[in-house]
Amino acid sequence: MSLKAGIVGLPNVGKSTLFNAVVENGKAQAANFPFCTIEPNVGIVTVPDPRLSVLSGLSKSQKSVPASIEFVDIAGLVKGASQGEGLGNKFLSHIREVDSILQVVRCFEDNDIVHVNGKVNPKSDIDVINLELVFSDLDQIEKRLEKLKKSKSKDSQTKVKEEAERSALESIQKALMDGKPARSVSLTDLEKDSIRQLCLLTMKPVIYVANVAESELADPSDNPHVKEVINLASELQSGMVTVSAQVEAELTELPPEERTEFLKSLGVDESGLGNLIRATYSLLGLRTYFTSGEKETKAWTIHAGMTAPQAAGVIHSDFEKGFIRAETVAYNDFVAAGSLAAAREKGLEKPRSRSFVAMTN
Ligand SMILES: Nc1ncnc2c1ncn2[C@@H]1O[C@H](COP(=O)(O)OP(=O)(O)OP(=O)(O)O)[C@@H](O)[C@H]1O
Ligand SMILES: [Mg+2]
Repeated sequence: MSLKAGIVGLPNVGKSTLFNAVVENGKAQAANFPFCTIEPNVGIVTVPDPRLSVLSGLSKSQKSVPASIEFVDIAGLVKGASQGEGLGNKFLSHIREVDSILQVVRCFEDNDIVHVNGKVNPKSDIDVINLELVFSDLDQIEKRLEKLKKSKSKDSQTKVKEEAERSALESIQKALMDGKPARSVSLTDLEKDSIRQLCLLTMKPVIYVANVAESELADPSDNPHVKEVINLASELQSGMVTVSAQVEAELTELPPEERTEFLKSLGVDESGLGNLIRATYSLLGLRTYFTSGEKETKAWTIHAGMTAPQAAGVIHSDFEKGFIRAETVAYNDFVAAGSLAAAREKGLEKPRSRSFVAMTN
């Protein structure tokens, strides 16, 4: 189970530059011309979490395995993409396959770097992308509704499902016509289920990534373009992070001991990538369980909303079958007690807080 975050945006805004910085050993070609990327670049990214090394230390583990997500660097989209403009429909289908969208928005001014619309303008850039996603969804919905109309299912269960799908699609269609994304429509669980296989683009959660110049990293909100992105993100009920893809790319070229010095010279404490990765992780609705033992301490990515036994079921199919009892202890309780045995003695080995250590030694 590897969840995917797609890096999306206009051509030449810094998507591949960001991808290469986020993905260790990322080798996407990044260059100053539009449509540099054609085939998607894919890379696994580990999620930084200080709890992992604490648990690893307490359990004297030989190895620790962090949680991970997959990043996909996708070709640039332009106005008319849903009608085949630019690199067209094929690239919308790459977005269809991801679970969440990181929309890179150019906020840096640099006359040497081509902007496809001739001018840095976050509102217009965000509108262009969102509109293409809306058009593509409308197209899908129309085709699907047409098919449902012709359906001759007699089976009553199938009929109920088709009815739920039709009603969900009609509500979404109405919202899209008003320029609102599918995710803004409230649906019943049955309706949600019935449209899942359509993988609507505007159903996916979005984070706007404001890509700023090196000189603006210390005080990004002084940049009016960034302010605009902040306002739009809040209007669209989406997340927002600020990074400088350029700085992150430069950091990866430096030996680790020189990175802090470089960041200090720019007036910042740390790289923006940790923040970006954590924001993406929570955007995907994930949270972490740990298994910790002498052999290894491992962070597992689990969907929020699962109960402890369900999470244990993901970790070990044996749990699911009920062969082994799922012993879970809250992270803070585990650290305070110092070991699973001590936590058990204190009667703490029950899920009590929102984060758990699922122990399997
Ligand atoms: N924050 C920044 N400041 C200055 N230059 C930047 C910044 N981010 C990216 N660039 C530059 O912008 C150019 C385009 O970058 P990149 O190839 O990553 O864009 P892209 O969005 O992947 O483009 P395409 O859609 O064509 O694949 C590169 O020359 C890169 O160095
Ligand atoms: Mg690219």
